[in-house]
Amino acid sequence: MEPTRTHPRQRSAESTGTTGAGTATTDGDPATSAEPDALPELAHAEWMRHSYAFAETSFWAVARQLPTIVREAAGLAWQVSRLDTLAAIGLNVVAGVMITFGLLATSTVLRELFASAPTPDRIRAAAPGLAVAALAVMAKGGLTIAAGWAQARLVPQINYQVELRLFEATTAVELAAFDDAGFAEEMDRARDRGIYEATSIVNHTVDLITGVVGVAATAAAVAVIQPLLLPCLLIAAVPAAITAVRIARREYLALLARLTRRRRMWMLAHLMANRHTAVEVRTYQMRGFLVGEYRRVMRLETAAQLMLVKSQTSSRVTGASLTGLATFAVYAVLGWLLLAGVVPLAAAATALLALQAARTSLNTTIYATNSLYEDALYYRDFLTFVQRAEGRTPAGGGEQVVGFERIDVEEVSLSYPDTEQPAVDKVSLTVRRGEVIALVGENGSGKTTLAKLLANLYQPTSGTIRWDGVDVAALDPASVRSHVAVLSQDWWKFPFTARQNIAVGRHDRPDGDGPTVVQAAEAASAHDLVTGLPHGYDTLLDRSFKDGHDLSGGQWQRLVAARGLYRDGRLLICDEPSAALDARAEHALFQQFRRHPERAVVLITHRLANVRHADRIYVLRDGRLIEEGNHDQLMVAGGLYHELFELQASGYAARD
Ligand SMILES: Nc1ncnc2c1ncn2[C@@H]1O[C@H](COP(=O)(O)OP(=O)(O)OP(=O)(O)O)[C@@H](O)[C@H]1O
Repeated sequence: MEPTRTHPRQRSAESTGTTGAGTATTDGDPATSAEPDALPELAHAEWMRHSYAFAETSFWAVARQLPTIVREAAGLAWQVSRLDTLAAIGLNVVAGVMITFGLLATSTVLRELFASAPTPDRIRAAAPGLAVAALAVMAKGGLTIAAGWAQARLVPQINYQVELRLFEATTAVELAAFDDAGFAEEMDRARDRGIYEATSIVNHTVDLITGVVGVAATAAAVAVIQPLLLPCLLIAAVPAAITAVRIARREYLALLARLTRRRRMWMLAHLMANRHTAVEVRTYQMRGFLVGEYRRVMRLETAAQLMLVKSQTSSRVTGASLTGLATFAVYAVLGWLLLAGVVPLAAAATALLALQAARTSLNTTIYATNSLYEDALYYRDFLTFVQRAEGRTPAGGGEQVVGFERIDVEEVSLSYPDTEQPAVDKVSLTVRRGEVIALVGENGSGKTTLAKLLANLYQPTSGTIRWDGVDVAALDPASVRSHVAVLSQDWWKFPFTARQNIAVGRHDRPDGDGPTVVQAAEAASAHDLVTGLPHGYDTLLDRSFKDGHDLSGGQWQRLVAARGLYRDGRLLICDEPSAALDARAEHALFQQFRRHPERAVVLITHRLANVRHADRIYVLRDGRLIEEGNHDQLMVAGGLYHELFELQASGYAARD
């Protein structure tokens, strides 16, 4: 019987829903060509690119790559645990030796049993061999279990190392890398598949070694018993092996061809059983539409699966017939050898046992070879990504920063990748300690981008930013950032407790050095709302966990403001910090952004009443600085600021 497996890629693809469409076709899946309305994003097969490459590579081309791949996998396992690697491989090799011993002992037993002596004498003569054979079977069983233990021990240790390396790299990489679509996609692939492939490559290597050792062990036993029987081993095993490869590839190609549909089903399933979509599904009464879509795709998928089952069965029939023919041929050869008196009966009987064992080992070897090649392609992608990410960690200079008197932005520009128009275009401005400055402008004018440059999250494409006269490029990036607090407009609901949500603003700050969590929450008008939660500051703010809670948009924004204030940075950048706040909370928050001798505040807001008292207001348009001055000066100037301010103020003016 050929082993049947669900390909691990199938599980991975379904669980992440990030697979691409298949261009590969298979006779097992006629429905594929009629794939309905595949969404364009699903047609992007990049995520599965190695699977298609693998499907087109011959088995022998794959086998030639094996030594290199095995070396890589062994190297990975070795780094993680030498003892477990040695045990997983070594114990399997010794188990193989036990197979040889067992077969040789069986041969002796049979020879004694088939001898022409009285039965009690024959049994007495066979007893030592019987004991050795039994011991060999026991030893092999024990060794295989111990090897399996070592192999299983390797998996979590590899996961630990590999995941840690990936996330250490992704959290340190410069922000600009995330604007590069290629980088983001590689990161998804490394996270979704690379981690899985790292353990898979090691597991399959151990399987391969086990299979090869099994084949070699049986071949060795047969060679000792009667070298002429070795060709029988080949005749019996090779047709079965070829069928195994064919079936594995057909199954695999069929799976690839169905991936678009499976991904679409996964997306629909996600929309129908998800807390975040539940409101819209109900308000728009989307149930009928979603279930209908799911039914339509599911019908095609079921039809394709039924076709696949049929084609698999016919492949199995062919395989079983070939194997039957091969077995018949082996019996014929054995019979001929027996009749010719070349091989004694005992040796022939042992050879049959050896053939059975060799077939199983050969199947293991072939499946491991198939899987290893593809594992290696994805694992190398993972390594390439991690190296690339490690190479994009901001290096900067080594000079430490203790604070600043002034920050000078000199002719600074920044262009995002693949965009012609710079988001910030030759901007010069100054921020002094103790000042409040404001960045004003219409949507897309470059305010956030300029704020990110000030926060040292992006490096300018041209121009220079100086902290007290020193180019930031010469300063230690971590040291610069330790002085900056950003209340970003793109904040994230961290699934932590209320306290942790505030304290992550500076998670490693010693007690007594800056405001406490409660003080920061009070300053951001968040204290009362937090104490009103079921567990106060220890309430988990994520509904997907037991006892978890959620907040309203404005309540979350208060918490985010508390996080920024808790950070207590010398440069406080507030990018639309009050968009979701009610009037009272907004007023209270802007009281916190008043002048303070120890810090500089950069305010970005469309509610211009909040920037009236800023020391300087910089007005941006299309990335360029077009106006500069305090409120009174800009109102007199009658430019864009004046226009925007008047427009807003008119909304509050009394109507006749
Ligand atoms: N990550 C990015 N990749 C490519 N382009 C971007 C990126 N972020 C912003 N942009 C573009 O840069 C320009 C400036 O965007 P920015 O977010 O700085 O504007 P903004 O003034 O803060 O706008 P808003 O008032 O809407 O917040 C816009 O044209 C925007 O489309």
